[in-house]
Amino acid sequence: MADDASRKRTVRGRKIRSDRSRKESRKAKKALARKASSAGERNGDSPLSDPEEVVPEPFVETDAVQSLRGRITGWLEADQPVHLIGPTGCGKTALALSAAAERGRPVVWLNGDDAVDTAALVGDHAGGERYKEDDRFVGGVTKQTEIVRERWVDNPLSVAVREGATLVYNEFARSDPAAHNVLLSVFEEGVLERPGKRGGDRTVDVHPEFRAIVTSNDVEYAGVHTQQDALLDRFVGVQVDYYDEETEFEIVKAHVDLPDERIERVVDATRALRDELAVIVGTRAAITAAKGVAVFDGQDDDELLAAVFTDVLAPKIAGEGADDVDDLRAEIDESI
Ligand SMILES: Nc1ncnc2c1ncn2[C@@H]1O[C@H](COP(=O)(O)OP(=O)(O)OP(=O)(O)O)[C@@H](O)[C@H]1O
Repeated sequence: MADDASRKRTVRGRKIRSDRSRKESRKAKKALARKASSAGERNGDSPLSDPEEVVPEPFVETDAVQSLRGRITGWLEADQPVHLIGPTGCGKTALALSAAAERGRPVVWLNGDDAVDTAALVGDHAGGERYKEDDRFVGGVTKQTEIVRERWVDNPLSVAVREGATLVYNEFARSDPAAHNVLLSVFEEGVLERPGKRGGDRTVDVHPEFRAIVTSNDVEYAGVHTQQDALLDRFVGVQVDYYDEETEFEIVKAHVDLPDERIERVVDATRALRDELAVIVGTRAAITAAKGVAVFDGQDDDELLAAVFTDVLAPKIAGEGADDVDDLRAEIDESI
């Protein structure tokens, strides 16, 4: 009788142990799944940024800047993905980040280039991860099973879609259009497919706060990779051009410590060269030229300006030979 009771207790005891052991193993599996889906975060390279962190510094807000940003945030509020199109160095990236920050949602940043494929956008298998499971069904006997589980890592688009972030996809036209097929169902059906992912969670439902801003250089938009019409149709296009003179002045002044009259000269020269030269002279060129003017002093102003702008713009004709740089210098001399 006593033997029976003790056997029962022992059996119950074993049962409890085996439940706990199963629970622990389930817990371990869950923890592993969590770890795998946030592998990026675990490595400290989460694609999510706080909105305050992405505000460009410095960021000038004239009427022109506010009006453009208002167009972007307005379209985002209407749940439309926005495509910013404009020439190199006109301020698209700064605007996109400022508009994204304004929404107050986390921001995911992506840079387009030839290497961006679907896996780079969505996610990929990142090798196997091993863990050991202990089975202690029989007292005193421990059985260890090694389980190898494939680790899946979500890439920026999956993270942005899942977390309801604002995706800022810079130079999106530089990526292979085939990589963007997954965006169609994101915008159309609110679902992201994760090709290559096995199991029931192959798709991710798009969070209602997910929004996207993509930027393209207008030349590349037309020329590098022609993106699918079906995708471009889903965006509203906001054309960004060089700012008015006052805004450009304020931008250069915010970046470079120079007296106002010297900044004015740099901005005047920038705008004259923009009209006269075949190469693109963006606001970035104006800022770089102003930095040069601040450093190389002691020459006659026009000569200094011409020399500085030649250096700033020469990379745009690099590879075309010294004669071309001389021609560029002559054209700059003439325009300033
Ligand atoms: N509102 C602004 N306030 C302060 N700086 C600005 C502002 N807009 C643009 N800039 C500056 O002008 C330069 C060009 O801007 P930005 O990089 O955003 O241009 P872009 O059009 O994205 O260029 P690209 O086509 O080469 O990527 C940068 O140095 C940026 O900091």
